[in-house]
Amino acid sequence: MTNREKIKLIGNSTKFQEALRVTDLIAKLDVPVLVLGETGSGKESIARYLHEASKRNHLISVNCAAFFAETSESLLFSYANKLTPEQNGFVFQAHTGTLYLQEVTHLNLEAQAQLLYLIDNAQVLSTQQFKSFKKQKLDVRIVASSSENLRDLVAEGKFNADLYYRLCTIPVELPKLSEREDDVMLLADHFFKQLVKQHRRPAPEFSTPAIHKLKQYNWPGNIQELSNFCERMFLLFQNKNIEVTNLPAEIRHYTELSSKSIFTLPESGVELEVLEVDLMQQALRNSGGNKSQAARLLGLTRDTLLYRLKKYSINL
Ligand SMILES: Nc1ncnc2c1ncn2[C@@H]1O[C@H](COP(=O)(O)OP(=O)(O)OP(=O)(O)O)[C@@H](O)[C@H]1O
Repeated sequence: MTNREKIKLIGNSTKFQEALRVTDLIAKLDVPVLVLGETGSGKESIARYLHEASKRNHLISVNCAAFFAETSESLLFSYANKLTPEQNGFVFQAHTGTLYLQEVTHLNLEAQAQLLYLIDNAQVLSTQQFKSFKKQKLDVRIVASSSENLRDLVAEGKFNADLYYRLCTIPVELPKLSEREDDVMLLADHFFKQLVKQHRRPAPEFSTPAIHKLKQYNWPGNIQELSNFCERMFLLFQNKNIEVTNLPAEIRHYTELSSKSIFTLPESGVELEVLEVDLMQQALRNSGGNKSQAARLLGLTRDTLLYRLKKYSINL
């Protein structure tokens, strides 16, 4: 894949900005990169961003799940070769290509070992500008991605430990969209703007309760799911208001409490009354004894707090 269109990465949330900061730091270095994140969280977009920031000419994106055991080694090298064009046996550009390996854990162990070899050779090349020998002609920067926990796979013997350490010198860890609540509407707005451009029609608008639902939803498919959702809403509700009733059932019926607990119940359980007393005492302490303020901290009215303090004989 050769891609010349500039990529725009949207997001202000702290975790995403941190991932972007790391990406910017390593973009111009010629080190291999490992991008970690759930499905649809933007791993390939980061690979494209890294590629654009480099001096390399071509980007090839390969899904490792499509590699078959017997062909994976040769395929890996044929992709690397494609990125390193030669003229009369000479590599004519010192920095030529980026090879993006999507879901690198899907490579079998032999191909993983070959990838390690390829990375080491690419490193040698990047420090020596003109290479005339065929066996040294690979000049490729590897960007690999994974949505799995590589450390666990290494422990289980399913992923080459040397390759793991080689790849994850500086990993880029992308947050889930559910950890980027404030970015949901920024991204939705971005997708609507793209759709307006593409279809030359006005975008719909979300009502405030609908926005609340979108922010609450856990987006298991991350940004890809949000992008698909925006396209669906755009096509169905052009120039209209989108209310909660118009949202797909999985978003409409999602309740935050079902998946994200405010408080994790210890295995040994709790005594609810002891917990309640403790929380009331903390609220009173934090508000310097001010009962109205303490009640606000607990989401209660002052009268309800006074009633409960009396019930538990807590000295006022
Ligand atoms: N920060 C971002 N700003 C705007 N669009 C984004 C951003 N991140 C990802 N996208 C868009 O979201 C979609 C999914 O992103 P991408 O393909 O990069 O995710 P991925 O993690 O590589 O997915 P997969 O796990 O399926 O390989 C794409 O359409 C991409 O353009």
